[in-house]
Amino acid sequence: EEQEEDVLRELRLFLRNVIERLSLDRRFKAFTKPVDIEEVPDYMTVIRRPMDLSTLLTNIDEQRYVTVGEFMNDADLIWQNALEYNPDSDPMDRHIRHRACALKDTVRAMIRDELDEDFERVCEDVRESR
Ligand SMILES: CC(=O)c1nc(NC(=O)[C@H]2CNCCN2)sc1-c1cc(O)cc(O)c1
Repeated sequence: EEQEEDVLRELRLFLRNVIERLSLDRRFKAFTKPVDIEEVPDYMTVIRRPMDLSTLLTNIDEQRYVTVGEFMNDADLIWQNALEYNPDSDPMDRHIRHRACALKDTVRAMIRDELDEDFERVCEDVRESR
C-alpha cells in the first residue's frame, strides 16, 4: 500500500545517491559503464554476469531492488568481476584490482554509515510480504 511505496521510493533515492557519488569518483571510472566488448573481446568468455554503475542505476529506476541486500548482490558483481578478470601480476591487473577493492570498501562504508538498520528491516519486511 501507500506506506510501502513510500519506503521503496526512499530506498531508490538513497541508492541513486550512492551511485551518483561513486560515479563522480575518478578511481571508479572503469566501473561506470558496461565493459566494451569491442575493446575487450574476451571479457564475456570470462565474466558470466557483467555489472557496472550505469546498469545498477537502470535497475534502481526499474524498481528491481526492494532491499539494500538485493542491491549489494549486484553491486558486489562489479568488483568481483574485476578481480576475476584481472588476476595476474601485470601492472594493469594490479591497478584495476586496487580500484575494485577501493570500490568494495567505499560502498560498504556508505551503507554502514548512512543506512538506518531499522529502515533496511522495513524493506526486508516488504520483500517478505510480496
Ligand atoms: C573494468 C575491467 O575489469 C577492466 N579490466 C581491464 N584489464 C586489463 O586491461 C588487463 C587485463 N589483463 C592483461 C592486461 N590488461 S581493462 C578494464 C576496463 C577499463 C576501462 O577503463 C573500461 C572498461 O570497460 C574496462
